[in-house]
Amino acid sequence: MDGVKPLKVAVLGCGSVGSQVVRLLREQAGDLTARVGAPVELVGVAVRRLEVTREVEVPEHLLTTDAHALVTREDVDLVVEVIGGIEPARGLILAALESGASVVTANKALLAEDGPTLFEAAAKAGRDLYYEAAVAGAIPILRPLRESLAGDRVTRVLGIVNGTTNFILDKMDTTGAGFSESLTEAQDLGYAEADPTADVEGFDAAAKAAILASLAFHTRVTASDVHREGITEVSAADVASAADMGCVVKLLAICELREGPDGEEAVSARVHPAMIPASHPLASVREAYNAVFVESEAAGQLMFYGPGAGGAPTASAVLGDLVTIARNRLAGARGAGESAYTQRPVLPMGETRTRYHVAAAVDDKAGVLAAVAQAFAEHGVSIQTVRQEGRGDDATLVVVSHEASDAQLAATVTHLQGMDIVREVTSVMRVEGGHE
Ligand SMILES: NC(=O)c1ccc[n+]([C@@H]2O[C@H](COP(=O)([O-])OP(=O)(O)OC[C@H]3O[C@@H](n4cnc5c(N)ncnc54)[C@H](O)[C@@H]3O)[C@@H](O)[C@H]2O)c1
Ligand SMILES: N[C@@H](CCO)C(=O)O
Ligand code: NA
Repeated sequence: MDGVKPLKVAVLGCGSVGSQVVRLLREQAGDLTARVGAPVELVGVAVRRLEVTREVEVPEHLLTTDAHALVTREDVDLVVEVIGGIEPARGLILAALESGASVVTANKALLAEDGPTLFEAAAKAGRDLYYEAAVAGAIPILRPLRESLAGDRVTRVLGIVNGTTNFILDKMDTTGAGFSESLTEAQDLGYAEADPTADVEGFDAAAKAAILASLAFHTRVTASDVHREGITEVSAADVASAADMGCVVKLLAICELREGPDGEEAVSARVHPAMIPASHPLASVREAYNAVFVESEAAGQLMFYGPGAGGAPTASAVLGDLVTIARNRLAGARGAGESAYTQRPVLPMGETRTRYHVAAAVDDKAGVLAAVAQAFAEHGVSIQTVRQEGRGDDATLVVVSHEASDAQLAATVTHLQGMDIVREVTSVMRVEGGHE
């Protein structure tokens, strides 16, 4: 590639992902050059501290603690942001774009909180901003939504987009263990972090849901628009109850096109545990794997599956973006920018239509079933199936509803909890991925 001007790359952050990006950039320099059509040259790596042991060897002259000076260097064409968090990542990305560099980031938290600011800055600068690694790590899902499905109409995205929680729920399902025990195992094996809040409370999945919904429905959805419930309240009884129904419990990121209260097209974006039939493709996603199930008008059902985290898998997605941007740059072109032309409203959770599975320990006597059915009817909720398990003091009624608004279903559960014949509501969970 003699005489072709090299594309100069700066990497910000040299942790789990950054160190693998640096390794791949150096080990695959020859192939990258051939694929891009110009040498891709690593010219700097911004780190917090110079004197630490790193996962990969980085030539000393490339290291700097001054990330701002690095991204605003006149010769830097591409900046990879893998520091994470809101600041200084946002300021550095904005400075990079302003000074003419294109950007690859894996930062779902920042994109979900303030994506539009970044997209507008990229558009203003006429530069690319790619972020495939931000959702489901190595799995190609954002580019398929942004490019491959750009001619179709996506109606629903159901994702298992958090590996830690999927590992925990899978353990609960296969061993019968409770949440805490399974979390400890996930921590011992290095899946869950010492502070597992972002994963188990659903913050990580909610950020990814916001990014998925924005791309799928050509609108702006931020993390604060996403209804979020984590898995800390999921009990061994819920998981057993799901198994009895031929279902498994998964933490799902759900993005749907729905009719709003005034008949307008709206978006529902939510993260919560849900029962899905064992026959659903997402049910077979085990351990810490991720998968995203997409439904669209013309293509029908698609599933994207693979490793959603880890340094090297995430770096694979970063490098894919980097090659795409480098090719664009060489061609003097820009990839597709933000597509948010629909400006659809986001439905509040109460107005979202869902289905519930409710198990309640009840008195085993005449009229109980009718009274429970009446409670559902009073809130306008139609019942799909009802069955009794056990007898006498062990009698449990298991009801699965048809779709109703989440508010109607929640009110039904509160009503049941106040009934004398209901000793205890033992399990309440939404049901997804099946047919009405
Ligand atoms: N690890 C994964 O599996 C994974 C998967 C998908 C996306 N991501 C995203 O990738 C990003 C990086 O994640 P990670 O797991 O590599 O995190 P990490 O904590 O391992 O690495 C971040 C690095 O940035 C460094 N850093 C912090 N402030 C800095 C500054 N001002 N200048 C230079 N360096 C600074 C830290 O010292 C650390 O080494 C995050 O946005 C994360 O959400 C990670
Ligand atoms: N903590 C995330 C990693 C990548 O986002 C997970 O468990 O999937
Ligand atoms: Na991805």
